[in-house]
Amino acid sequence: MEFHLTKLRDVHLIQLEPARDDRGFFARTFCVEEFAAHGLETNFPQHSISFSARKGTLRGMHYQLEPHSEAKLVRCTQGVILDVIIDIRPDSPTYRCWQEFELSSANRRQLYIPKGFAHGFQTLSDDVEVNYLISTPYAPQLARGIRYDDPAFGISWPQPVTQVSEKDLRWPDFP
Ligand SMILES: Cc1cn([C@H]2C[C@H](O)[C@@H](COP(=O)(O)OP(=O)(O)O[C@H]3O[C@@H](C)C(=O)[C@@H](O)[C@H]3O)O2)c(=O)[nH]c1=O
Repeated sequence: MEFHLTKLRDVHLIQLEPARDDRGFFARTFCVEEFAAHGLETNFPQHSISFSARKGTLRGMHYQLEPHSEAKLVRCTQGVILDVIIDIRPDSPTYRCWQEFELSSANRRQLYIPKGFAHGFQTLSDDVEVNYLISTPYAPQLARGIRYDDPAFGISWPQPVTQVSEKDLRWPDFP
């Protein structure tokens, strides 16, 4: 795997390194040794998947409070998404900054999101599957969110929003 730093501190965009042959290829998507060598989380007790039927679907921007904050490794295995993360670590030099990444089944990029980020995405195609490795068990009582259109951040989503959960419409303005 190739690990690329991003403009947000501690975030890595991970490119697969396929070993190709006549059949196709084989590639690692996660490796304890490689992740540890880059100082990344290696314990992911929860693996999850979401499926979104319609282009324009918006999920996010989600995070969990301590002691349940989560590191996530995100990969789009069907379709295309615009993935967006916001650094909400008050002591970070990139606090309140956000960045977007196109993840798709075609580019097979993975995004490593450390603890202390809000995460969301919009689907850019129909029938989208997103896979997660997550470092911390789900704790709904500690789940929080930032509204996708919170004026504090001004994220420009590329598509009209076709689907969004009631929960995600109700997140309060970020302080
Ligand atoms: C996130 C999550 C949800 N659920 C349940 C709660 C609810 O009944 C149903 C759907 O949950 P949500 O509406 O929160 O699903 P969704 O909006 O897809 O939530 C996801 O959004 C993206 C952006 C992330 O970063 C993920 O970590 C996760 O928060 O699944 C779990 O059982 N475990 C989980 O880890």
